[in-house]
Amino acid sequence: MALIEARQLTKTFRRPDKDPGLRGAVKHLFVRRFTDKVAVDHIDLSIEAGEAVAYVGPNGAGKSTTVKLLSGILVPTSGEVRIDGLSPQRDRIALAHRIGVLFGQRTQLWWDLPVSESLAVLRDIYGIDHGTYRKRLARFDDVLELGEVLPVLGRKLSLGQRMRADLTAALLHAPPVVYLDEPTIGLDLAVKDRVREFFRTVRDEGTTVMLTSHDLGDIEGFCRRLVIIDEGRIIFDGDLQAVKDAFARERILNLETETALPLEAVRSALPGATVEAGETPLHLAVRFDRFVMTAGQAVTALAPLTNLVDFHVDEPSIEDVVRRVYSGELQLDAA
Ligand SMILES: Nc1ncnc2c1ncn2[C@@H]1O[C@H](COP(=O)(O)OP(=O)(O)OP(=O)(O)O)[C@@H](O)[C@H]1O
Repeated sequence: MALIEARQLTKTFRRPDKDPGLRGAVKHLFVRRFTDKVAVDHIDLSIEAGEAVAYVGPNGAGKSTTVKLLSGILVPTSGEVRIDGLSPQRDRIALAHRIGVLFGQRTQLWWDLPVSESLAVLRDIYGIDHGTYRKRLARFDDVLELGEVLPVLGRKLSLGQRMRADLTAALLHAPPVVYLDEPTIGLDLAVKDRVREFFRTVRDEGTTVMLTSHDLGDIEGFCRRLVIIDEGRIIFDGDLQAVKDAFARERILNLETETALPLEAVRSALPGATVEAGETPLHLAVRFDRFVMTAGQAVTALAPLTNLVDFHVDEPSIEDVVRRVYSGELQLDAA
């Protein structure tokens, strides 16, 4: 049996159907109507020990609900979950020691305690001895520069500090299974890099990681396997590199030029690329296949035409790839 096993996992939420305003609320007191929302719809998922899996999909697809079901925070409407053979609902206490969860949108730290005290409470809850605790904190400090964060009250933390502290809280007990739900949301690039490096260390130590993110950068170089969920159903489960090679080959070169360039001139300099006008005559965007040309080659080809004031290269987000999968523009056949 795989370390994480979900069979026909389903979660339906019942939502009150209220008309807007006070009148609607009063009417709802007498005539109660509800609609059912199937957030997770008969999902089968097996994750082996040591795997790092990216779990992606558009807003409202059912990612967080899946993570909550797999960690025992929510009870499934039907279907089954087994983590290391145990049920997250029935064997909650035993599994609490084996699972770490980070929700980027929510903190598990105590609002009115300094981070150091929140972590000390978790140390006692998990029964971590003082020597091990000190060693682990030193390690978190190495990668996440935790020292400056420890004396700060939960409610006074900046987002970057909060995320570093929450990561520590989620991993303090060295769980073999870790769920990371939007772990870098809102972080600046420097902190993101540090946090991503930390994920790689955790993965390399053999931890099983399921990572949910809209940011392709979190997934890139970290997860080999990609699972795409849409409207509660898994529509793809396969190799991330294969998806990237097939679909994320497009790059967008955004240029600002000193003088306005006729789009036709740019098209002739870059055959095979798609050239689009930008927000002003001095801005334009060139879409190209990164396997056909590099951004450097594109810039070099345009250099004789005008002076470039500025440029940057964008890559499609995983959300973009996923959106194009839904529109039928991209076909994935490995579900
Ligand atoms: N407690 C709840 N009560 C009612 N509906 C809910 C609840 N939690 C989630 N939902 C609904 O279930 C669906 C899936 O939500 P979920 O949060 O799992 O999506 P998600 O893929 O994590 O989205 P996002 O990327 O926006 O975080 C959504 O339609 C959401 O509105």
